[in-house]
Parts: sequence; structure tokens; C-alpha cells
Amino acid sequence: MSIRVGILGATGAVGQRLVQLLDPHPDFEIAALTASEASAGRSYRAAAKWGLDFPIPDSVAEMTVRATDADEIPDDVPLLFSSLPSSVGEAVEPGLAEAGYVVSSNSSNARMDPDVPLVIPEVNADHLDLLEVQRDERGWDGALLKNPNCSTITMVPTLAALDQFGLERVHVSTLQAVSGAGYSGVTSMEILDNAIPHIGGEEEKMEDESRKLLGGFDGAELDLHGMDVSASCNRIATLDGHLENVWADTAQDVTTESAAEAMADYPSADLPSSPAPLIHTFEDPERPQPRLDRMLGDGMAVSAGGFRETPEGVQYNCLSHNTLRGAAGASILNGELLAREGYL
Ligand SMILES: NC(=O)C1=CN([C@@H]2O[C@H](COP(=O)(O)OP(=O)(O)OC[C@H]3O[C@@H](n4cnc5c(N)ncnc54)[C@H](OP(=O)(O)O)[C@@H]3O)[C@@H](O)[C@H]2O)C=CC1
Ligand SMILES: N[C@@H](CC(=O)OP(=O)(O)O)C(=O)O
Repeated sequence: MSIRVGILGATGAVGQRLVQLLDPHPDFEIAALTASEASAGRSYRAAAKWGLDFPIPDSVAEMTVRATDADEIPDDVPLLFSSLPSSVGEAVEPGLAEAGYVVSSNSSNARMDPDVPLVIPEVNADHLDLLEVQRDERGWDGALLKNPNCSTITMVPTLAALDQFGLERVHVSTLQAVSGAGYSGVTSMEILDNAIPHIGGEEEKMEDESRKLLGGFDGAELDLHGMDVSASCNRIATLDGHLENVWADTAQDVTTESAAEAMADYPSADLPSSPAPLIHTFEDPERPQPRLDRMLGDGMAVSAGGFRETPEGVQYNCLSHNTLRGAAGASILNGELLAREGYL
């Protein structure tokens, strides 16, 4: 039987991707859509400025958008996917968890809170049990689970594959698509014929979140991974797909072949939205590219190529679809994990 789910921030860039991935989904059925007060009471068709290259699914087009408020969401909708602006997420997500909803959130608030699991199911599914600590500490019937930032999600599976060589330092420079800034984030006058060498807060998120994701969990507390991470984030004029240049310094010697093999062999998760293989590796040094490779694994795979040995480790490029694997698909994968592990 499918689980009834809600989408918070359903009219936005990520909310629309959630609609796309949930219509249909083997485990979930869309039962509620929320957005701001300006959209509440309108049909989804009228409220959403639909930006995907296929029609709004019939199942949601005439659904009435609700305000993002616990009183507006039916009690028989146990799981909420949240893609709200982080300031709104910060204001409403704890109240929803306290009211008994399990919230699988893509928004950046609370990602580094010590009792909030930050999860990529293929990398650190064991961190999910931090929810027991969260429920004990906060007295919640519901729960709050986060997926990481889209640039972090692109890089971390490749780092998880390399950690067998002893990761010590990581440098990363990103080339991020405009969809990452949301529909109103970057104007055409700012980005066409241009590149913007800074994305506010993004560097710090990559540096902190990757250490939490690759950290250890002993059943009570999380330890951050000991590697140093240094990031430089750049916006370029692609629509979807974040490309990243990574330098990984390792304690043990790593060859281009062993790095590529570790990534190609890195396992996917036994969940409906986890692609196999998780990481596509290319021998062609000109791949991966955003336009050619962002839809690998239905937009849920990571790809990597351009492997080169360096004096300290290995350098390579990696890519994933920022609004699918990096946002909506990441929250849904976490929802699938919550269902499998009995949290719903
Ligand atoms: N785009 C991306 O690639 C990624 C985005 N994210 C994160 O996901 C979240 C959403 O991003 P994105 O979809 O791009 O943003 P958008 O601006 O496109 O959408 C924001 C959504 O939140 C709703 N909203 C805005 N203000 C309020 C409010 N006060 N109360 C309730 N709902 C509100 C909007 O509703 P309305 O239409 O009514 O205004 C809309 O549904 C953000 O936290 C972002 O940082 C994370 C990773 C990647
Ligand atoms: N900042 C990212 C997208 C994003 O919203 O990230 P976060 O989920 O950490 O707020 C980008 O610009 O591509």
C-alpha cells in the first residue's frame, strides 16, 4: 500500500522536481501540496510557474495548494518532503516534527545540528538511527531528516569510494548550474556570457557537510571525518548539473586505475530511487559534461572522469544533476530509507 506524502514548497524549482519524481512512485502517493500564503487556496496549475519540459501531471494540476502549517496538513499524511527556503524551513520544520510528521528535508537549515541526521543512503544510511537520539532529546513523535547541499551530494559519493585510501585533504572547485539558485535566483543579465566566482554560503556547506556525511556514528554521537575540505564555488550558465574539479589527497598511494575502480565498484542502495551503478566512470578525459551526463541513472547517478595522479593523491572531475540527485531525488531516497527502516 502506498504511503500518503506531502510536498512543502511544492510550487518551487525543487518542489516541481518532487512532483515529477513522485508521479508516480512505487511507495508514495502525493496527498498534499503546500507553498506560501500567496499560493494557498489556488490550484497547483495556477500557483506553480511550471518550468519543466512536460505538462503538469494530471494528478496534481487541480489539487488545491495549502498553507505550510501543521493545521492545514491532513493527519493521515505521515511523510512530508520539504523544499522550502531555509529561513522558512527553520521556522516550520521543527513544529511539524513535533506535531508528529516525519520531515525529509532538502532545505539547508539544521543540517549540521548534532541530533539531525544528514544522509545520503548509499553513503551513510547508518546515521539514520540518530533519529532515536533526536526523538529522546526533543520529545518528538515525528522526526527531521536532512539531505545535503547539491554540490556536496555530487562530490561525497566519490570521496566515500576513495576513503579506503585514507582521505586527508580535499580541494574542490565547482561549476554550478543556474537552477541551483531557484527560479528567481540569477537573472539572465547576470549570468549570460558570464561566470560568477562566488555562491554565498556554498563553500562552507561543502566543507562542513562532507565531514559530517563521512563521519562515524556510534549509536549515540556523530564524529566528523578528520579530513580538511576546502571549496571554491562558481556559477556558470548551464541549466542543470553541477560539475566539480576535485583534488583528493590520501594517506596511501592511489593510482588513476585504483581510484576509478573504487568509484565504479561503489555500491548503490537497495532502494527504488538508487541507481545502479551509482557512480559512472569515464575514460574519456572530456567527460563527464553537464548536458551529456546529468541524466545518467534517470538523473540520480554521479559520474566521474579525468583521473590524474598527483604527488599527494588523485585529481578528477565529477558531476550530478543538482535538482534531481542533488535535491528532490535526494529527499525521496531518504524517504524510501525512512520507510524501509520503519520510521513511518
Ligand atoms: N534549486 C536547487 O538546485 C536546490 C535547492 N535547494 C534548496 O531547496 C529549497 C527550495 O529551493 P527552490 O525550489 O530552488 O526555491 P524556489 O524559490 O524555486 O521555491 C520556494 C518554494 O517555497 C515556497 N515558499 C516561499 N516562501 C514561503 C513561506 N513563507 N511559507 C511557505 N512557503 C514558502 C514557495 O512558494 P510560493 O510559490 O508560494 O512562493 C515555493 O514553493 C531551498 O532551501 C534551496 O536552498 C537545495 C538544493 C538544490
Ligand atoms: N546553493 C545551491 C543550491 C542550494 O540551494 O543549496 P542548499 O540546499 O544548500 O541551500 C546552488 O546554488 O546551486
